[in-house]
Amino acid sequence: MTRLDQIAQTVRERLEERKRRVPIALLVERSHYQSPTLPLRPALRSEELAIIAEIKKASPSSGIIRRELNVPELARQYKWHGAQAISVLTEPDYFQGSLEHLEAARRTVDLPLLRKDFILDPYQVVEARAYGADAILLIAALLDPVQLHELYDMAVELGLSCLVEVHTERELDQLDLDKIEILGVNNRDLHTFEVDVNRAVQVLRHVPKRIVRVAESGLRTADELVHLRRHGIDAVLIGEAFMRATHPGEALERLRREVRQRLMASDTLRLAV
Ligand SMILES: O=P(O)(O)OC[C@@H](O)[C@@H](O)c1c[nH]c2ccccc12
Repeated sequence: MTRLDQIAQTVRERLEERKRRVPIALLVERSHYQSPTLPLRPALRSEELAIIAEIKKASPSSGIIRRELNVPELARQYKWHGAQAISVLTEPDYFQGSLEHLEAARRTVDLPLLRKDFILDPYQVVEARAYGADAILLIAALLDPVQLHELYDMAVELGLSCLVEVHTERELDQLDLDKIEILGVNNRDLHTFEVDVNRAVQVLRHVPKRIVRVAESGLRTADELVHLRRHGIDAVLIGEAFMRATHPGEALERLRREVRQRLMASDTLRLAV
């Protein structure tokens, strides 16, 4: 059994328990369920390389990443220092996330919020909406294409955006790209946890321009981000590099500034020749 299969199995077990405890009828009565959502796509198609900053306490590949997780404080910092969107881990067993983290971020900031979890069931889509998410992650490695498109349609109907995550060109070929607006490539193989930071460029090379392209995982340096931007990537998803910083907001701002300066310098150089 791969790491991903193992995670999926735990997620399924937890899900059955929650469905019994909190029926859908209760979820849809939560106030967030009625509030409007913020669209993710325009936030990620900004002038500069957009950053989706992640709130994540632990991960199966790294163990504990940040001991004290003050979610409102982190969300505030991310917004203040220029993140275009925030991703919140809600998976409890492997990432020590929770739906309460998502809700705490929702109460604090008006940036688009992505529920980062292993979504396999319509119940989780309703749950995401009920706890204040604006978007969900749909992982192609976890779902067959029919299932993925069903969850996608349902999410859209509830007013949620979807970030569809692939890891290989094969997974990409199985998707109906006419429908998809935001496509991410996880640089980390979820079966083995190996990271290749150039993967996103490779896999997203041929997707239509209309689709917003996101590179995910293992990103740390301005060098990497400048390279991604030059190869047509619209946004990056960064967790661990910020979560390990004493002040994640400042770490984000420093990275943004460096990327902007480097890109500007190379533009000036090009114009001068
Ligand atoms: O912390 P990193 O290496 O910067 O990665 C963030 C994000 O890409 C990663 O958390 C992630 C991407 N896809 C996922 C799917 C499930 C769980 C986690 C993820």
